[in-house]
Amino acid sequence: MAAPPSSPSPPPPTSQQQHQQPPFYEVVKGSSGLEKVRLRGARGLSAEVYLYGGQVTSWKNDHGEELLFVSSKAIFKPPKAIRGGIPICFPQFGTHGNLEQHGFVRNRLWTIDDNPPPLPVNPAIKAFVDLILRPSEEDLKIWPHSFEFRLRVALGPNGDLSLTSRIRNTNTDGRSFSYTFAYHTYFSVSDISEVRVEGLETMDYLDNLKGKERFTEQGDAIVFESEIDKVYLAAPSKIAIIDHEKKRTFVLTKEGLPDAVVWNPWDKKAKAMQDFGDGEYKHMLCVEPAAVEKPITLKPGEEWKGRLALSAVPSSYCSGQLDPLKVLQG
Ligand SMILES: O=P(O)(O)OC[C@H]1O[C@@H](O)[C@H](O)[C@@H](O)[C@@H]1O
Repeated sequence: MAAPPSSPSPPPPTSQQQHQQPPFYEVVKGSSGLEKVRLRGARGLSAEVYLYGGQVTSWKNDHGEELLFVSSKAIFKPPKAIRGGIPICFPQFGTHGNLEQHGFVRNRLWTIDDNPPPLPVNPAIKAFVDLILRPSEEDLKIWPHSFEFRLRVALGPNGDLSLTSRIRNTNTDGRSFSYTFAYHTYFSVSDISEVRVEGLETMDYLDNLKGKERFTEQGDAIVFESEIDKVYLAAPSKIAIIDHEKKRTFVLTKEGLPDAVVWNPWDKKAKAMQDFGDGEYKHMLCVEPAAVEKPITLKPGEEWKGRLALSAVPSSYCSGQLDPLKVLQG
């Protein structure tokens, strides 16, 4: 009798897998068979990152609640970028240049970087993954610069999620390059009309709905009654999104990213988007730490670092008023 076919032996664990030891980190098949990395923390905390786009698509708290918005109509098929989570806009934010909207790294296939250069970390963080993207020959035709883009996504023991981008100019012909950038973060909210954003009041902004004209934000916290598409300039390093109905506050902390984009397409634009449900604008808000107004320039060999840390905390709600100072100053 023929011996049963021997099953192929599993690939040896990479240095990062050994270091982290499952179950903190695993690679699984996601939508349309695209691979994603699942980070697992204590008490059911989790996050997911697609290799396609290097895009975070899930961040769950210890009640298993999804904190990021991904459209029910999101298309998980290249070349379309995934609608939701945290797409990365590089080397161009929006239409601030000649490239396709938001640049091209959000629809490229990233790889896991098993041996990243050291990055100072909190030793309590066990669940993290490092990804890397280098331009292909085709990419170099679109944007003629050689770079290494390293992304670390980390899930902290208390459920905080952080993204650290390190971009290095690897041009060998002595040329600098400049770029704009954003972490295009889609937050899940209960109802957009119950949400306000603290930290951007009195800031100057470019209004994308008015030909990028510059205005100054007046009054109190930002609330939402219609379409918004603004680039707040030189925004503070902490911004809070307060969801009254959910009694939840997202606190964003940004480093190396001076600006912050706020976007909600509202009903008309929602209907016009193929990969976005008609009524979904009510349940999402994009607040995007970014570098838009002043492009970043790197000489060959230079590296830039841009970091976003997110936490979701219960908001205290007393007689209709939250204490914004408490939220922003922690
Ligand atoms: O549909 P896209 O390319 O993902 O962009 C969505 C939105 O992204 C926002 O960041 C821009 O400010 C908007 O102008 C844009 O419409």
